[in-house]
Amino acid sequence: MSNNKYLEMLAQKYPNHRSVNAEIVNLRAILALPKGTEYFLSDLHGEYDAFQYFVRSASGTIKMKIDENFGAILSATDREQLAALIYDPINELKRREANEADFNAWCSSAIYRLIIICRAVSNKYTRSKVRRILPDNTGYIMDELMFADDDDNRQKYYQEIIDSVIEFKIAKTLITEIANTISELAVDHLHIIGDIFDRGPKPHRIMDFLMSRRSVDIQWGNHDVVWMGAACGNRPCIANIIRMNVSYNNFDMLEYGYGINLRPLATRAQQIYGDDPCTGFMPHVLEKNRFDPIPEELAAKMHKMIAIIQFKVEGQTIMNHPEFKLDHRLMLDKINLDEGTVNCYGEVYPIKDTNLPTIDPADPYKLSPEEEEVMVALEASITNSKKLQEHINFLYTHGALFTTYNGNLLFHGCIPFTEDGDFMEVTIAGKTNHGAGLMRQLDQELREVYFNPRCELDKADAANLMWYLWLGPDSPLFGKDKMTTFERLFIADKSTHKEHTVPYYKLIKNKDICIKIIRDFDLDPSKGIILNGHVPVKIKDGESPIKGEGKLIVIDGGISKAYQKTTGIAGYTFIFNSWFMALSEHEPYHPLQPDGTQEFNNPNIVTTHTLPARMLIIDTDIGKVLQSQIDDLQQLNAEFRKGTIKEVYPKRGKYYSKN
Ligand SMILES: O=P(O)(O)OC[C@H]1O[C@](O)(COP(=O)(O)O)[C@@H](O)[C@@H]1O
Ligand SMILES: [Mn+2]
Repeated sequence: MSNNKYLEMLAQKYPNHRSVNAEIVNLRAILALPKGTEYFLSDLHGEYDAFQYFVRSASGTIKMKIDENFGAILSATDREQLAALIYDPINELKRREANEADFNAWCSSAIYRLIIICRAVSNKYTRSKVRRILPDNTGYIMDELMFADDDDNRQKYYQEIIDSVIEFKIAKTLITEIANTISELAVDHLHIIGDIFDRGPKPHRIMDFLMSRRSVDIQWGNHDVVWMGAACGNRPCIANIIRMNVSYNNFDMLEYGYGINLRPLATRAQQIYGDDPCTGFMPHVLEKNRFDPIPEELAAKMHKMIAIIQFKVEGQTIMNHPEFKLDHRLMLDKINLDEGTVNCYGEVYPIKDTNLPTIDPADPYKLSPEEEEVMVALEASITNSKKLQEHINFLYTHGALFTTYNGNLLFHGCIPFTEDGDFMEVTIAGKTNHGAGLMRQLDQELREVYFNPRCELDKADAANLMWYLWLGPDSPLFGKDKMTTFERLFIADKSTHKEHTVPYYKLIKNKDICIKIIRDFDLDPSKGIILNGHVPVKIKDGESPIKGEGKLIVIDGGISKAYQKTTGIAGYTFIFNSWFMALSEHEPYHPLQPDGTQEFNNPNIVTTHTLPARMLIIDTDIGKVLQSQIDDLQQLNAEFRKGTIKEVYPKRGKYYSKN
């Protein structure tokens, strides 16, 4: 489009110099504000409750604001309780209602305190932005309370509003909504550096929450890409997500969260493995499902059935796609049932379980009719699940393989490197690439598979790319030599379970390697850093999340409960506000106890980078976009002055026509 055409279009929105000037004033005001707070989390693995707490507490930001505003006025306990109200308003309100002698008086003072915090976290934004964030019904009241001046009349007005709120019994709603708004305002932008799904019970709730936020980006993790492939109907991906979640007892999520029908799997598993205790397949987690409490013996049979299906459909894909170079992962043909052994990478081991009635030694990768029936049912359920497809669509529209944001580089796994510290040339999907080029190419291809398959029938097959990225040794999302699911299930010798990480994870200790990566993505290494997830930092073994002299930070600290024994903590979060970047180390999140008590631990916060001066919006990526909008508007004004584009004023409006 020629520049003038573009300016003519702009003139439809800003038809005269007055409207142009008004917008320039507005944009310049925004540019002068401090940059909003960015908040980074990774490896959520379905742990919705802990995630909620991390987001709501904003890595200690809320507690800091409370201390700043009430440090001299309220006791430490009162401040803790105010924090608890913001972190978990619904449960805290329940507790208060049961325990406060005068609940209305408590509400009245809680509203007052919350409004002060709400004002404190909103002062970085324009009023119009704050108004847009306020909720529909109670937003008006909040607006009045937040922006009421403190002179005598106003004070009365203020009290009047709170009294009416109590009288009309909307105090609990108002309190909940102010608390929600505080957490919305405390974090301007959320970055989720991958692995939303698998292991924990509620990834669907995390996705619903992310979809409700106004500003989010996601960097796909291996545990996301495998769901993206499953949503395309890819059999290996489907078998993997079902196996993992059956093995973690996540039946409520699968069946009621996503409406995936597990009846065929349950019925057939019972039929085939009826007398088999399937001891090697007991679910890792025995927490009760609320809606579908499947007995653990049945869950184990289902786990075994879907695991065998997985090894078969993966085997078929490996044989049909020699270009993946995954032949070494073909295991079923190495089983010797007569001898009860399996040959794994040249070594013969006893096989833990010899009851494998569906494996035909003459054609070990062929699904039995029952297995085929189960697979067909799962495919249909997954591709027709409206909720799942909505979530995956959001992963595409708000996600990417990597993101550059305000000078930093974010990706989940790794960048393939040789041992010597050179970018590794990787051939995937017929193209060879390295470093940033590889990441761009794969991102593009993942989008093609989902939005633009050559025909819908090709989609499931094209999504083999997602499956490769889930477990392939050259995948920048996986970063390990092999995924030893088969060995863990069938071989007792633990040495076969070991998955070796790629050279990247050693190399990033070196600052120059980190700088090389940052440069390859066209970022300035004197300012930007890399944020990574994926590999849990084993802090208890003395490992540090800060690599390359602060140029790279790994923020996988084990939000996933299953990994807290390995890491020794309960997760990291990272924050980038207008003054500094900081890493928070969290202790385990304690869920609400049956007696109504709940403990919130404040994280241990370490400032990793201090900015030379307060960072304003003008210094951010959005600032650059806004600045270019100002430039365009100024050009439009110049065209108005020259008369090349005619100014238009409303015929009978508040403006006088120039002529
Ligand atoms: O411990 P689980 O849940 O059985 O999963 C183990 C598998 O998960 C992986 O660690 C991948 O998951 P992460 O991306 O969370 O590391 C595989 O390497 C491994 O085979
Ligand atoms: Mn991962």
